[in-house]
Amino acid sequence: MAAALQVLPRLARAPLRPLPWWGPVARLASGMALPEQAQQLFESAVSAVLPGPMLHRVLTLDPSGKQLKVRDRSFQLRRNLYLVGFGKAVLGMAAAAEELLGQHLVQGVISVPKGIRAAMEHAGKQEMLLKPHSRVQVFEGAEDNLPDRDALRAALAIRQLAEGLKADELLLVLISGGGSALLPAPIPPVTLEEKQMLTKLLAARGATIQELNTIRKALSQLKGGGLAQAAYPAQVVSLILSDVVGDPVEMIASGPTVASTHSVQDCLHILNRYNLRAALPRSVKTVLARADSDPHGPRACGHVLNVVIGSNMLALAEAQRQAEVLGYRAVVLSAAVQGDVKSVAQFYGLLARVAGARLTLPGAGASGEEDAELHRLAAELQLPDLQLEEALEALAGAQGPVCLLAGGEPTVQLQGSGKGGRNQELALRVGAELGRQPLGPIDVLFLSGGTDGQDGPTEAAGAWVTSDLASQAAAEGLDVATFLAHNDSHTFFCHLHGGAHLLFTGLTGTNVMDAHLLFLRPR
Ligand SMILES: Nc1ncnc2c1ncn2[C@@H]1O[C@H](COP(=O)(O)OP(=O)(O)OP(=O)(O)O)[C@@H](O)[C@H]1O
Ligand SMILES: O=C(O)[C@H](O)CO
Repeated sequence: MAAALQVLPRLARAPLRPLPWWGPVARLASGMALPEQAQQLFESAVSAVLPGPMLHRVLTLDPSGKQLKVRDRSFQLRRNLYLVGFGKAVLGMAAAAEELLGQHLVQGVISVPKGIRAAMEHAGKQEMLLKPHSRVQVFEGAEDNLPDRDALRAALAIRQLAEGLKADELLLVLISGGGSALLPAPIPPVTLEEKQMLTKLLAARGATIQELNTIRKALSQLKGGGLAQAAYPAQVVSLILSDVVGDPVEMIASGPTVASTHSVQDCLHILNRYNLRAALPRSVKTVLARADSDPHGPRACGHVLNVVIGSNMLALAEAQRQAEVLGYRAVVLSAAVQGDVKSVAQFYGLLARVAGARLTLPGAGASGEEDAELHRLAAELQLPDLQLEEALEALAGAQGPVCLLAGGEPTVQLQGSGKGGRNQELALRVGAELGRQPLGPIDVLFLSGGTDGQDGPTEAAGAWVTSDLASQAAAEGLDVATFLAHNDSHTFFCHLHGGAHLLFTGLTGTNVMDAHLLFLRPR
């Protein structure tokens, strides 16, 4: 795996030579095999949202080094800069920020996942680590993505730093996914244990991240604009790496620098929906009742600039660009793929069939029935930004290979006790779908990968499959249906061709959900 960990920086340094997308198949990236291309495009998606490049894109210092420009806003720097951060990707973000602005940085505190420094060191990712005499204090906590005592200590240190700031000071807030668990500061009398319990209950009953974070905001001193309020009257600039579909800043890490617009009624609806109203600790009821009579209303955030610096769409756009460089006609379908992994797999399976028919039989297209079924599945998934018509139109005009890109975060209803992750499970399910009927004279490959480099509790980032997955599996005595029934996709892929279909990047230091790549190459 050590070699694979080096791939991302190497790729970032060596851009590919442009080729026209209609170029002959034989010219595709000098004969690079399809699986290699798929992995390369996944890595290019990740490289676009690595902390260093992202921060450099959004932050500029004027030549005097005293004016910081963030998008179209300018801020005066004179050793008046403070930094706080919380989230799975924040260590690398803080390292990049200190590298860029260190001369003005007075003090910083970040809250990052337990073991992340050792993991990055082990991976040889020096650019993700703070320098030995950094002014940024690091707290590690929130094992298993649950708030704990260590994360609470970090949250209190962050609050203390924010509360000490004055009007002529600037607070840079670095936010990424996983930030909610890393910034727990329950409003008394709610205790950390009660918050842990409620978070676990809501998650186990299938609450969405929007629902979970609406409750978290109502019970927290720092979420839902609380951190911004603590930092007032200092100016606040939040740089946000989105791990939520649609990039809603009030939801990512529960929006500590965004005024919350949710009411107690919203919370009660959610708690009712999951039958938790009766089981609520008295402390939670007390805090919710108090919020209802809060005369100040939502926390004001006029002194804050919130900027989304990285997202799934940004990653997909880079992969699209690189796919075109490789000679593909590339279309981004959606950066908001959600829903049950089974429905998502059916959608991709049928899309491959419909797209394949259009590519190999121009003019004939897929059967009307398959087209209708594809649209029905798409409507069921309710993907708000889906570009299905555009993709199908592009296929109609394409004479060569096509790459369809999408991203988001499907959900897996765990039934078995096997080892896997949602990307490996999605790939395996798509492989099974592709094998249902012959696809015609076309090579099809589907890859699904988590941009953080870790899919569920496994070492792999994801996996890729081709349309002959079922026959490959059968030849090795592997029964796809049995592995799926046990949610055992990782074990399956470890066996298949000795793990050759697994995607390994190591921890990437970023996180913008998952990327799905569907390749169609007429033979
Ligand atoms: N055996 C399994 N098969 C399929 N999916 C699994 C399995 N075990 C866990 N998962 C899924 O993995 C997910 C948790 O893993 P992971 O840490 O990669 O995701 P996450 O918590 O959403 O974090 P992130 O957003 O940072 O990727 C859950 O969605 C869970 O359903
Ligand atoms: O931390 C969180 O709340 C989730 O990762 C969504 O941002």
